[in-house]
Amino acid sequence: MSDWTEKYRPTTLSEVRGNNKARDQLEEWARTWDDHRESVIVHGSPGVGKTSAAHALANDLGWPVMELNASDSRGADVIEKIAGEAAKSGTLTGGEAGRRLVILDEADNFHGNADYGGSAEVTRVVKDANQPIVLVANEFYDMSQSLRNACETVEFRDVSARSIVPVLRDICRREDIEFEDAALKKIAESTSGDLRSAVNDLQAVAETADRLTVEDVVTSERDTTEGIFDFLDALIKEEDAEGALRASYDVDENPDEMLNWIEDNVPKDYEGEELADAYEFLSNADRWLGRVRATQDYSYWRYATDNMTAGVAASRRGNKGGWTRYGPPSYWSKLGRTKGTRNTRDAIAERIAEREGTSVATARREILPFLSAMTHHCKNRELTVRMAAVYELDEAEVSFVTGSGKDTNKVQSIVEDAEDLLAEETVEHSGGAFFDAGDSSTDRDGDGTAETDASDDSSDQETLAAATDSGSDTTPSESETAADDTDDGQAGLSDFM
Ligand SMILES: Nc1ncnc2c1ncn2[C@@H]1O[C@H](COP(=O)(O)OP(=O)(O)OP(=O)(O)O)[C@@H](O)[C@H]1O
Repeated sequence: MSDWTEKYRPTTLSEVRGNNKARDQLEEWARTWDDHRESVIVHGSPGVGKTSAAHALANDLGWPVMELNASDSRGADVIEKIAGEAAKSGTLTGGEAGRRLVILDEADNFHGNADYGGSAEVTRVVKDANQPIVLVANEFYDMSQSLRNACETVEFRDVSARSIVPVLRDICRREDIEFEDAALKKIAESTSGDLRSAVNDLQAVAETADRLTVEDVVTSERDTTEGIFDFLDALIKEEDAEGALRASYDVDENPDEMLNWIEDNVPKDYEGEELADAYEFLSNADRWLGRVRATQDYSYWRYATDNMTAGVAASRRGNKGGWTRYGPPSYWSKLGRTKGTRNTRDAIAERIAEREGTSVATARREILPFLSAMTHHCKNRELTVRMAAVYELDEAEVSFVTGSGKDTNKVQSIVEDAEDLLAEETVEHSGGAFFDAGDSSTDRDGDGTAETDASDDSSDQETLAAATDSGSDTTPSESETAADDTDDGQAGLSDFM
């Protein structure tokens, strides 16, 4: 089954939903480009249609597209070539001939790529461009001020549930899927303005049901407790440090999950320095959680909780009013944040698919989220090492799956151990797939290696199914209750390996 977000990507601007004003502004910018010759920054949250709009625009105007992104190693000279070239071929003197649309994705990320010679270089190229350039970004303020000043700006807002529902309905009709309107509404409301997630969720639910009902959607949702939303309101908007800590006592989530919720939702209301401060506390909390995992000393949980509640509340500046659409930390928002990470995700999915003998789509939609939950923040080191070995993941990829920083010692040492493991060929002998049956055991003696036994290749498919099935009810919130965090992690593992 193909990826619906690709299959139903808008091909013309009129199909870009929920951001009419931004869409019209973008079109106007393009049609008048000869008069102003400015580049445009299109910014907004992931999955709201920025990149699609740029492509649809080019399609409507019949302009060929040249697309580059910040993780591209080709560098600024490539943009220069494309955008500068036309001057020589006569475009400067007028005429539409040779006109193309340059799309620079992840424009808020160029400073991280030395190949582009830093953002000053990008700004220079953008200013002198002889072709229209669309810079796509999630974080407007992550771009340098000179770059921002040099461009026009178009803001894409989160897509309202009201605009998401018709998109989902249209897909259902074209896929010949029966549905309850309420089910579509439920999906639309739970994806917090992100249309890509909504389409992904729709496809995920549609694969398990013939007729989409509200119940299908509800049961497929991760068990989100109502309480967490009240807590987020209290933490982010209402309570002082002490009140926020007290409010957390009513939340039925373990600290790891709670941290994810807070991390994903705080940026919806905090900005600038208060956000930076809040992140500082969250990263302290993360360190304490790491210490709990390393030492099994649960008394450290208190410090983690203090940081993520009292610390975050104390970082707040001024009053926060209004209503905010808080959402669960979904796999998809974690795994598909930018095009760069999507490419990483797909590269990993391909290797998993090859190893496990499944389709890439299954690997991406089912296995990868499962692995991600099981190895979140490298919480089970042995499993993470083994996964890195079997799929030959590099630092960036381990970081992607686990959510731990790529430059951390933790991730680097995991990749090193994985390489050692591969060198010993223990993994090769295990039959090649990660989801082997048999009595492989994980490392319990703490020497960093996972001892695996050879097992029967022919069982791969079966155990994979079993593993992914179990995966759906092994969300961190269910399997990691306070008392059995590590034990459960270890015992649960051997069930899957
Ligand atoms: N406004 C929209 N109208 C119709 N479909 C949309 C819209 N926004 C997103 N989609 C769907 O989501 C997919 C992803 O959208 P797109 O890549 O354009 O988002 P984006 O805002 O550029 O996100 P990112 O910044 O993560 O790249 C599209 O292929 C399409 O299926």
